[in-house]
Amino acid sequence: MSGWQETKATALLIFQDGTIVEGHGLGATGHAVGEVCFNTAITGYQEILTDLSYAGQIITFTFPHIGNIGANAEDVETVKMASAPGARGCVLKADITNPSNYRSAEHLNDWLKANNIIGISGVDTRALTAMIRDKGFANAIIAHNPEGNFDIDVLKAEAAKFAGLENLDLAKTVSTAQTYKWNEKTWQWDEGVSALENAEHHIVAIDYGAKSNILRCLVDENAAVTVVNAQTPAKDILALNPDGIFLSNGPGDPAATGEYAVPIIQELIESGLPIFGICLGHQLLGLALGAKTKKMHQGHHGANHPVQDLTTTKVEITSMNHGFAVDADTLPANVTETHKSLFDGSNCGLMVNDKPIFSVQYHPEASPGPHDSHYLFGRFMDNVKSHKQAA
Ligand SMILES: NC(=O)CC[C@H](N)C(=O)O
Repeated sequence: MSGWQETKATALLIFQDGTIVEGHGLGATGHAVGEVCFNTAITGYQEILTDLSYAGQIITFTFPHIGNIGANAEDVETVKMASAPGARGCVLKADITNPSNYRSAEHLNDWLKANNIIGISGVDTRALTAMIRDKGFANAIIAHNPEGNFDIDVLKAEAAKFAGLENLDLAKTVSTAQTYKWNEKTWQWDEGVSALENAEHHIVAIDYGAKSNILRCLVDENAAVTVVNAQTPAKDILALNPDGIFLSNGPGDPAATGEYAVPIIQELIESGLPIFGICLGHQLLGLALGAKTKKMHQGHHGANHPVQDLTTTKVEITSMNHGFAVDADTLPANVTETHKSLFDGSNCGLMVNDKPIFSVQYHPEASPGPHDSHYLFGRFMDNVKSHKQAA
């Protein structure tokens, strides 16, 4: 195909190798480039689509029926102060049906449109997933035009310009511009979300693209949270008088983000304060301790990933979303690998032997996913309490 084409398709996914996938357009119109990854979770599509860690990515859902519970305002993982959106597009098997759920406030198609996310349905997502599994991450452009008019050459040229996520620092593009306070607890049945009034502890969270439910889980542990921009100097963070530091999840290549994040984290390590990191925060902590990170073949994106806690041999089923990983072979002598993926043996956790500092590659806050790993927030708060007592 070349030049302007009139197709029956109202959306296209064009890969950098020239492969064109046709389908039905959803959500926003226009086009967007990104790395295509697949997510195997069967629930929680709205949380996944609003996780800022997906900035720069187009998500293929392996579960065929996406949208059947609609969309609501509570299941949004993008914090209100975030400065840019998350996923650039989504790829679905079945067309979206009418929502059937008591929490639904709107049709997913309208929600996608309002949130400027382009979608394509009617795609053989099984074949697409097998392709990514075999060949690794692939970059593509997703395009939606209700009239079915696409300039294939222009779209291919746009797709070719995207160099992929490696070496790309996206955390600074999504991080909050202003410092803000967070006191909202996790969602409860029949109550929704409520605020914590008198917090016992104070956590400063460095925002690389934080998910709301992480902040809520910290508040559930009786902590008030102050969220700061990713480039806030360590001395300004320490001036806020935190009892502990949290390093958030986020998009892009940790090595690229590390340019500013690593020196800040190194200074915070020296302060002796308890530190807890999740996902990108884990990778950045690894870099700050002297380890290296690497790009994975297809990454881990789903809600059913088994992880072993090497300190107890217990297995947790975890929620995951990452395309980079800490190379366990590069961990320095004073750092212990604490968790491992049972799918591919990749590193999933670390701790500093002589300091109250640890982190995990997966998502204990779930949203979506199992709650097996929620105990990690308690472990962090135990470190905070012991550190305060010792002071
Ligand atoms: N969820 C995250 O924090 C993702 C971390 C990083 N951007 C990766 O893809 O590996």
